[in-house]
Amino acid sequence: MVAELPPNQRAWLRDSEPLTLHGSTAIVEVPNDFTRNQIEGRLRGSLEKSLGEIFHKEIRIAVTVNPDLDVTPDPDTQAILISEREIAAADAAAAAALQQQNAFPNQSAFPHQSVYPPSSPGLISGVPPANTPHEDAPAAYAPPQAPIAPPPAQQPAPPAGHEDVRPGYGDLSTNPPPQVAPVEEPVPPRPLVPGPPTRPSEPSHNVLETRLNPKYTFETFVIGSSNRFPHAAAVAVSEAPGKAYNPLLVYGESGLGKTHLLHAIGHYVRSLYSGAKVRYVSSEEFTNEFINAIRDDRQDRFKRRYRDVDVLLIDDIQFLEGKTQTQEEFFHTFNTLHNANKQIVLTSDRPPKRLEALEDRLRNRFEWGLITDVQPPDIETRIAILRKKAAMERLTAPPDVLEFIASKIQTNIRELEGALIRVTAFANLNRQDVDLTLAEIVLKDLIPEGGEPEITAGLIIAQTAAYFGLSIDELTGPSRGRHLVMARQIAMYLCRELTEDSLPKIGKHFGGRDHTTVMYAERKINQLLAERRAVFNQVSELTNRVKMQARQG
Ligand SMILES: Nc1ncnc2c1ncn2[C@@H]1O[C@H](COP(=O)(O)OP(=O)(O)OP(=O)(O)O)[C@@H](O)[C@H]1O
Repeated sequence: MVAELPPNQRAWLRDSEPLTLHGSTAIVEVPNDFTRNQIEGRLRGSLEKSLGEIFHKEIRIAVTVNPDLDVTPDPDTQAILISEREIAAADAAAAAALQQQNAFPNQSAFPHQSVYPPSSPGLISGVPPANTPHEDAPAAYAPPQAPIAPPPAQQPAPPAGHEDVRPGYGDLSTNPPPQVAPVEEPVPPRPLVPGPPTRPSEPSHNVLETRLNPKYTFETFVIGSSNRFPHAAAVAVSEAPGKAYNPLLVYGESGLGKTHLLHAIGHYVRSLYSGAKVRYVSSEEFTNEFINAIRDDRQDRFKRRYRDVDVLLIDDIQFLEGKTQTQEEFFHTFNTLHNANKQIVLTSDRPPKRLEALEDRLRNRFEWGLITDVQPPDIETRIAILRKKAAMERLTAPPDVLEFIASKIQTNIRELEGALIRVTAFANLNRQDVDLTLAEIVLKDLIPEGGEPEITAGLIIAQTAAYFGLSIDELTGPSRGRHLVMARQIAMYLCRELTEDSLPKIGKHFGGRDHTTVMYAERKINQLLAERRAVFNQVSELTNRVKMQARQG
């Protein structure tokens, strides 16, 4: 296959190395951004097709930059450097050839025998990236004690949980040397500067400005088999922003830790690189801000806000679906950042392929980097998460209670944490110890027999309004009477706990309130549950009513 490529494309492959195969993602290392862009933009389709034929399954390529691979061209090679125009002409010819499906015949640059062997005994399996925890049973991220050697020249580590396949491209070694020296990437305008050595777990300064939740760090994130790969990828992009995988896209169902990982990346980057500009936003907020910018004729400010960052963390990109103008704006934001080698990290509830109402060109870009998913945690991870949560919030619960809760709530970590809070709050109010009997009583209300009925925000709002003797307009309107505010906060809390709606979406149900108001309500009610019996009873009773109503349809 390689022999049939034009010289410049051969150079791109010659200088790259297949690194790992994780599930259906093949990770390829290249020496610089230029090569990465070329492989992603021009060779990806053909390489994925060839690999798919070899492995008899769909394979995606994720390209990561390892500057150590960069080779200085020797004088002989320099002598045959061809001009940009010739490169472009060769590329056009190659593209035409690829279209005819001739560029990658059966002979492959990734021969089955030597590359990505399914279980090669001599290869290191599941090598954790630098600074990531050991492969033990679920454990929280343990930050290195020594100052972190910051990463510009550091090789982005492969996500753990896969096979190391460094031996090279097999048949490439027998190929004649490439005709073209690799073209150097342009120097990025403002490189990230390694900062003072702080521990990655330290919440960064200006968290308000970056809008990062100080509780969502790698240190508080529990690693298990369901999230080991996305966690490792998140650490890798934090250590080498714009170099490791760009974009990184993490997808998965609600409440499985995607937002937590985004925030953790933000904190870690800021602890490694002084002055790094990190911005976290949900795609709903991005949309709202964009609409407001048009309304107020402040598009320039909007553009600056999102294009002048080093790391852009965008949550829940599925909400961009169907919003043509916002997609257009985001497309340009994405391009500007990607061209400047700025890191983009995205989360979604589905893989990009299934974001059908998204423009092809955007979906296509989302597929450029590394795509990885979070799965529901296994029982050991759920127990470890509960233990960590209990320790962090100083909640006392014996191991058998934690195991019981973990066995009952299997698919959503937010619900898992909510259950722990309710059990301990109930015990606290009754001045009782937390034990199994008590946990069973509390969880009986929380988990109905025979599966979960679908609960909507509308149902919660209607039930809450009726329960407190209010009208729906009062509950969702602007009035800030004390009684009203409490009822509203309980309704918001229940929306967060019982539905999969995002914070901005819940805010919308309550007269277009900001997502931070919903966050505040959630925190406040969580706290009051343990302090005020009346609130605990109201929340429990309302939960029952809502669930009963949902079951009756
Ligand atoms: N591996 C984990 N370790 C510790 N806590 C976790 C882990 N995964 C999730 N959580 C916690 O579970 C809660 C829900 O996680 P998060 O909000 O990140 O989920 P999400 O996947 O973004 O959900 P959604 O799609 O609904 O926004 C958070 O409090 C988070 O800290």
